[in-house]
Amino acid sequence: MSIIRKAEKLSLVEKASILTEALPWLETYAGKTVVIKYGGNAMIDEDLKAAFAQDIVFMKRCGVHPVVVHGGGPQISAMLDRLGITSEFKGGLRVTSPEAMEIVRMVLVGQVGRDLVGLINRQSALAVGMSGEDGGLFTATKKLARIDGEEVDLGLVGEVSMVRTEAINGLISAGRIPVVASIAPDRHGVVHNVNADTAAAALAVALQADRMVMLTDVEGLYADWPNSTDVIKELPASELRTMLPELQSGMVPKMEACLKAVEGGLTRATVTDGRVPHALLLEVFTNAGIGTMVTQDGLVRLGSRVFPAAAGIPPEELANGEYAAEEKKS
Ligand SMILES: Nc1ncnc2c1ncn2[C@@H]1O[C@H](COP(=O)(O)OP(=O)(O)O)[C@@H](O)[C@H]1O
Ligand SMILES: CC(=O)N[C@@H](CCC(=O)OP(=O)(O)O)C(=O)O
Repeated sequence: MSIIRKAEKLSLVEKASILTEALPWLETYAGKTVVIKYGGNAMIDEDLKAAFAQDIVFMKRCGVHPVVVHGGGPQISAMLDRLGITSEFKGGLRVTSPEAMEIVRMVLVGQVGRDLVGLINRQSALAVGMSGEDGGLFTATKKLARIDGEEVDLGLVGEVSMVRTEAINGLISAGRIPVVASIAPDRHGVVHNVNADTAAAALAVALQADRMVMLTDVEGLYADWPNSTDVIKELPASELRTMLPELQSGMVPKMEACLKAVEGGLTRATVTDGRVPHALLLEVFTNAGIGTMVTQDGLVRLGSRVFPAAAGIPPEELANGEYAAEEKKS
């Protein structure tokens, strides 16, 4: 005879409540596209990467359409170092010579992208790797950085000026998981290095995705970095616009990308801690969204949910379940 002890009963209740909490989110995102930016800094160890791959397959199996855009900044830097090629960052972007561009392409497409596709396919053979060069997915135009009001030339650095969504939609229709590396040819075919946050936002807007989630190596946007680790939970677009000129290093392209995404129609874009195992599932399928959520102006957040402030529904009303009903109606 086996007996269920009190502590075990409690943990069973907890497990059941996790499942019931996930249900509305599973319903909300079924059939929707979610763009996930997986930063090179979040790819810390094999267990974390495997958990990420599991989350992506979990989402797919629940009927969500995940589209992964991956970075690989630290991996590129390591390879450039090994080859004795110097590189520096300006305004959070890598100054990219033609020589460095060859390495960027090799590492992002041939190494980081291949690893990720392999990891996902070990769980379920649904991932297909591609870059902005494949199927004409991205066209780039040269990007200049603005530093202290001055425009600075970064070499072969681009931003996405056109997206051919057919290349991705075809894969989604075929039940695949696109895994995208952020390099892109300009209209003359010259391949440019595109920051992966920038590429993810351009893709999310073009696909009219429901959400964009960025996994990185901090808990979110710190209000007073590097002096404190207080995370900004919610950031309406107008506040972010004011903050942008003050931001530093990797947060410059990341927060610019979040702003572009919500300006382009997404209701929210989130930056979250990819060092937490299964951060993606926590962010998408639980009420307790972690990290920093950038929202369109005029939206209010409740847990990881957002709703139109104009609806005038008091949050205390919403907390007792009214909001779930409202959200289903909309
Ligand atoms: N206000 C801030 N809040 C959090 N991190 C910041 C902030 N400003 C700069 N950073 C830096 O930005 C980094 C994240 O950007 P980045 O290195 O480009 O990550 P990823 O590889 O995930 O794109 C953090 O590790 C941190 O060093
Ligand atoms: C122009 C530019 O800076 N490109 C990035 C592309 C990779 C990237 O964005 O990787 P993370 O997301 O890991 O930072 C780079 O060369 O590092």
